[in-house]
Amino acid sequence: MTIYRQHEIEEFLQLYFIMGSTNCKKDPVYVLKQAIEGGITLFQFREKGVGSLEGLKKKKLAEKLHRVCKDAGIPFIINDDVELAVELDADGIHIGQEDLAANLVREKAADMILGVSTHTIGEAEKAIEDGADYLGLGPIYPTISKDDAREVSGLTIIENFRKNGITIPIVGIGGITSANARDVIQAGANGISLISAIAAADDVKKASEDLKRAVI
Ligand SMILES: Cc1ncsc1CCOP(=O)(O)O
Ligand SMILES: C=C1C=NC(C)=NC1=N
Ligand SMILES: [Mg+2]
Repeated sequence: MTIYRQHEIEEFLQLYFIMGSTNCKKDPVYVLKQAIEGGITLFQFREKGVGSLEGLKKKKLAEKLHRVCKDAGIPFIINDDVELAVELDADGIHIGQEDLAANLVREKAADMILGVSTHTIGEAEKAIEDGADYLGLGPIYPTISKDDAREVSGLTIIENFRKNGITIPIVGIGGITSANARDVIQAGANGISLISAIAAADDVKKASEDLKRAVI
């Protein structure tokens, strides 16, 4: 990864909002627009879990949210679904250890932003070798938004990755709120990624503004 691209990715990761239709109290398009007004720097469409949309309904929502991001100049990332990301010409894709291997995704999506969830130094080194642009580390704190989340790791996972010389852009995830966001950055992450602190907020724009203030 060039140093220019690394800095660009670090900027994008500052306030990384993730959501799907099941995470929102209000209409997802409205929630995304409010979050963008509140200052998010990156968006991930993660349509997953009980009650999530599939097939054409999922694609239609993805297209609407992609349009909102395009109009606002915010990169649009799709979780898991490499085919959909390529079909919609998304700006990036995020995959976990159980998804298609990062090197195969990189072959299908040469110049996309590629994020990989990792939990060990070994997984991180493999992701970096495969061409990842950033790593998602967590869950840092207990989360209500992912029913098959690994055990809570706390901030030490970020600190350990940095101590072991992992210099790739890192975003923390899992139970992050405006109360603990600063700690995640001080532990060595370039940004925070989250679902419920924004998607489930009564005032989405204000929640996004509060989180943005906590990380810049
Ligand atoms: C996708 C994901 N990966 C680890 S925790 C998590 C969910 C984060 O959601 P929240 O920000 O609501 O805790
Ligand atoms: C599981 C995940 C971890 N990290 C990020 C950024 N997104 C995800 N979907
Ligand atoms: Mg996944």
